[in-house]
Amino acid sequence: MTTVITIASGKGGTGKTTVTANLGSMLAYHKKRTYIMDSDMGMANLGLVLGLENMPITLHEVLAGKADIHDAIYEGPFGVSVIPSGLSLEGFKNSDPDLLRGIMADIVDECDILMIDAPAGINHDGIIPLAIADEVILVVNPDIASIVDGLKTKMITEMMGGKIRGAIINRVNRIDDKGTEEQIEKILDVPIIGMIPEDTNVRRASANRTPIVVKYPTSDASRAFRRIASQTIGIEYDEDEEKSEKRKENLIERFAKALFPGGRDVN
Ligand SMILES: Nc1ncnc2c1ncn2[C@@H]1O[C@H](COP(=O)(O)OP(=O)(O)OP(=O)(O)O)[C@@H](O)[C@H]1O
Repeated sequence: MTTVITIASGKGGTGKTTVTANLGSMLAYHKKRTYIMDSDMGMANLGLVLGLENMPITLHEVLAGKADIHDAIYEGPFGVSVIPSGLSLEGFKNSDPDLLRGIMADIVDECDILMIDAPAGINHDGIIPLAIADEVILVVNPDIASIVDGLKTKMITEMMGGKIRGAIINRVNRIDDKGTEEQIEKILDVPIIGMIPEDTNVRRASANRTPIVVKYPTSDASRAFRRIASQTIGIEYDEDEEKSEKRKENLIERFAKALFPGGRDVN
């Protein structure tokens, strides 16, 4: 059976796309048939961070009734299936978000998890992904505006009969900051699924059009994503695998330095 998970926030820029791309990739890594969909028709970013920003058919064309959803699915990291949204304003104007539920029905039997990257805000387009999900995960930052908007998103979801699975606190200074975790848990009154640290590698990975869990698998944020992915599908987080990834990464780095002494990443 498919679980539809919407990644939502209320406030913009909290890290929904980052969470969708990385958690979705990790679920695919663990052999879950995972689809990730960008339902932000106006400010699409998921395709951008995965190097799929110029695809000929996107959710725009599908929601304009001009293409089949299967033609808008592209392969991403670890075999995750990505449904990007388009970048053009014309495409945005022609999209009908009310068609989303019907479109989901066409793909829902093909995957174990369908993860929807929701738009910020609580207007009509933003509410639909909350209403059609089996579970909503809130992404908040440790600041009051983000937490208050997360709370509003929770209330709207519940008003529509939706269920909140919990919240991810993104961009924390320290992931062992129990005080912050407890405070936010108390205000939101939902379980805290995990905390992701502020990590400059998130931006560097995006600039390379690759999720951080692929580009820098042993970075602090990647480890947090891996932990959350394991927890989402109920498997134990494998510290040994992490150590072996670190060894692999060091080896690759040493090879790269030996072969291309002057080469460097996009920063
Ligand atoms: N843990 C992190 N550490 C450092 N930078 C981060 C982290 N998480 C996200 N970012 C950066 O914050 C910015 C916003 O992230 P993202 O696009 O994922 O947010 P969003 O909620 O999807 O935004 P929008 O509401 O505009 O769709 C991006 O530049 C991203 O690289």
